[in-house]
Amino acid sequence: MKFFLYHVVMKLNIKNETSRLRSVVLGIANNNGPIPVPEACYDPKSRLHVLNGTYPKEADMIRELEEVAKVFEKYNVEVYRPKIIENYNQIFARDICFVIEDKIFLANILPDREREVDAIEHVWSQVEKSNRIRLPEDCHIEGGDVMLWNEYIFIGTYLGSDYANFITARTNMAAINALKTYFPHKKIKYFNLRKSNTDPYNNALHLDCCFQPVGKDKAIIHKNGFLDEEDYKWLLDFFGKKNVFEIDKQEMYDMNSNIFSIDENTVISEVNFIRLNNWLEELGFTVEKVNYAEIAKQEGLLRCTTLPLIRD
Ligand SMILES: NC(=O)NCCC[C@H](N)C(=O)O
Repeated sequence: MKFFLYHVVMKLNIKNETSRLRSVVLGIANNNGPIPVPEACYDPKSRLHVLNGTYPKEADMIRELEEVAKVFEKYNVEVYRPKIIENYNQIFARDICFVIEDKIFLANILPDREREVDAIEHVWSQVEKSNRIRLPEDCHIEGGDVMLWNEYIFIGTYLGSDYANFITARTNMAAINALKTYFPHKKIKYFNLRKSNTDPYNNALHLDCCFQPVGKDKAIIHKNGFLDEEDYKWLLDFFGKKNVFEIDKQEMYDMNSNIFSIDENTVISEVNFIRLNNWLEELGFTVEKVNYAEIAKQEGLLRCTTLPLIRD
């Protein structure tokens, strides 16, 4: 008798931010490690909370992530979690890999976060080898900077010659140029983002910290996140001013642009985003509200903690 071992192949599919979600990786806060010293923080908001003595507690962040897991369960979304690495921050699954169409890119992430990529090997190893891609080492790129919008790929970057001085600059031109070669049929539009290592009110850590499309044709935008006014104007023009919800500095800091879409009519949002949630509900969206204010202290929110693998 012969036995055949069938290798299960995962067929990835992501073309935009809002088509019905079927499969996702959700970050994990268990064994997240001790409170870092300020110098070990790699974003200014975490640093601020360390300095103020308000750094989030592991148990609170676990509870918040479980609220999101429950929403996914309600919508029958398949959820993967990273394997736990002891004393390591694995909350922000978004940045460690990203999917474009049927390909998964293993991000060349900040060295402080490198081990996070191996912790989801059980996910990316299910993808056919030819669709698993690692760009050359000099191509810095993180998933929070990559946003798909049908024929467009929007990418956040920092173009300054002082790029190397910013631990908050995570995606460079080398990566953008490399991506172009994989997707010649797509229009790649990149945005020069404002960076600060020390002031979270003036830092767009990733593109999803100052912008995100929702629904079919709407978008959330924070003007000051863009270093070049032309980029902000381009987005206003692209979505149409009446379709754009503009957020102020405090709302950007609270991470209002970092909600997450389950489909074109349903989003997961933070319970305290009153103005945004009202706007969405008035437009007819279903808003699934969760507590995420503790996670937000590390300069990431719902989009940052999720890595979509399959949408319709
Ligand atoms: N897409 C995102 O904006 N991710 C948030 C990452 C936060 C984390 N503290 C970092 O600095 O990498």
